[in-house]
Amino acid sequence: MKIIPVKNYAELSEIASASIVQSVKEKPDLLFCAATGGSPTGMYAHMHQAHTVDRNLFSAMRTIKMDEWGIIPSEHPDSCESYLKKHLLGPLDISEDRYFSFDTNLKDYQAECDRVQAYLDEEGPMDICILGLGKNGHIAFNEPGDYLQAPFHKAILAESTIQHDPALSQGAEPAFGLCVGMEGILQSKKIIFLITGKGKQEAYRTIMEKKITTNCPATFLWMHPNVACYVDQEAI
Ligand SMILES: O=C1O[C@H](COP(=O)(O)O)[C@@H](O)[C@H](O)[C@H]1O
Repeated sequence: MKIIPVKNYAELSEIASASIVQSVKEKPDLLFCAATGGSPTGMYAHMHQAHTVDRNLFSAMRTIKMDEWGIIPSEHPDSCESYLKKHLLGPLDISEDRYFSFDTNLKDYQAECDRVQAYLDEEGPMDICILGLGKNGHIAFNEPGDYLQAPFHKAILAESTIQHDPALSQGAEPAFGLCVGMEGILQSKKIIFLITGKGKQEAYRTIMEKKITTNCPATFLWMHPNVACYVDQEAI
């Protein structure tokens, strides 16, 4: 993992977007695993800007949804689905046939995870995987614990993850989500890891100890040969 310190969120968003634009120029139909949350929003806005300049840039890119809350319907404004429609799929004109997602409304969560995993087995590995950092060191919904899971799976969410978004406390108990597993993440050809904002300092310090532990799933990224980790000054 290469740590790339940047001044602030604006710089992080711009540099990360530029790296994706470069990759998509080299491989227009790349498979892009999209995270949600505050960390990638600015980066997606820069990608949108690039799309307004060159309408062909993202016309073949394929997108896979990284994770979804299982406790609110996908139509909910706070769902990952709604986020991606608003910040990525709509702005970049990603057509439905180039977007692959699990539908948490279907309730057969294992079948949905198996379906997305089968897609990844067939079409993968992912060319680019975007990751944010949870305050407790999680990546996607791979939460700290005794062990981590390899495939797409249903994940029980940590309290700090639920508190990240007040809408989630209105849902079912225990709160859970569906997400890509560690295998899908670590098999990605390139990972763009965004660490931004004050709430990430403790997890960032743990990562920088360079000890690989399931208590901080993000530490596994040290084992990947191509991770660009952009970290802004507030997170350090
Ligand atoms: O709970 C989550 O948090 C992380 C970080 O969120 P952010 O809003 O600080 O970017 C996110 O990357 C992850 O997918 C989600 O599970």
